[in-house]
Amino acid sequence: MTLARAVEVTRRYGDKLALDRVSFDVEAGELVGLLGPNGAGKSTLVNLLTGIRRPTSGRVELFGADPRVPSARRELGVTPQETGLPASLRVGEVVDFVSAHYDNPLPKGELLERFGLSDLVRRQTGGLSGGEKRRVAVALAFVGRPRMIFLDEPTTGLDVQARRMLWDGIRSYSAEGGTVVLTSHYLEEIEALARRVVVIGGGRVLADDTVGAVRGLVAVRRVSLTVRAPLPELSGVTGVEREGDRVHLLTGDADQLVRDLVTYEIGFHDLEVRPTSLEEAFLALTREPSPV
Ligand SMILES: Nc1ncnc2c1ncn2[C@@H]1O[C@H](COP(=O)(O)OP(=O)(O)OP(=O)(O)O)[C@@H](O)[C@H]1O
Repeated sequence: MTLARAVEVTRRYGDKLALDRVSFDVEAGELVGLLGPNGAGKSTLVNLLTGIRRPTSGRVELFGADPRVPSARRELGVTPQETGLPASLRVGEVVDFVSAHYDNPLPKGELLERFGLSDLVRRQTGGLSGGEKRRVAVALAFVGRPRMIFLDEPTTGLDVQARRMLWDGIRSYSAEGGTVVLTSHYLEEIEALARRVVVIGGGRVLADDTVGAVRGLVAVRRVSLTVRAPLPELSGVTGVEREGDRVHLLTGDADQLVRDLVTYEIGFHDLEVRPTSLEEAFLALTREPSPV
């Protein structure tokens, strides 16, 4: 069953094309990661699917209805990128306030426990650290037992321990059949949580598959070598980084690249070939080939 859908959606802000004919479906029970560099269009897609903004053209649906209609959002939980909490209220009071809007909210203790917030229940939100505020803001999206949750960069600014606590909360919601769409710059986050990753770049969907398949799709290897002389043009190289004499080359065919280095009699040493991180893979997907 499809819970959220974008069909050939385009969104412009003045002259800026933020989304360019994007189609995207989310099925019930899925945990989907939207991955992309700054300005890729992730938040815009989330904002369209959650009814905060309207597409310039194309169609969006939430639970089969127009997300701009308030009743369509009744079973939705959202944590946008920026959130504000009433500074003078205690964490427990904020949870009570949000809970009062729902027929069957999660019990306060259970919610706070799930997100590792039990110790903060009596603290005023104005006195919380940035990371603690963020955890409260994310937890609030779960109060009404939504069928579906959108989390826009949920763990930005959190330390490792706080991030793991949030992941646990998201995982347990997902394990109970909840549907999650999250955007992230943290590749480990997508890999740790999501079964499916949608790579967005320049307002377009560049890949929509499992994390493993997306990595396989680009199959980028990082070939590092120490070399003093400038390198000739090498075919198949999609990215180059230099740190003094150390050069890192990104390529889809490391075997051929190494053969070429030998053929050109390049005096290199300390050769190292390793798989790329997902980040390097998606940069290779979004980047124009650059000359060596
Ligand atoms: N209200 C707006 N007015 C003008 N341009 C906007 C507006 N909102 C977004 N944009 C532009 O649209 C493009 C997509 O932005 P969006 O926030 O969707 O990207 P993102 O992938 O979420 O980025 P980030 O990871 O930095 O949050 C960017 O170029 C951005 O500057």
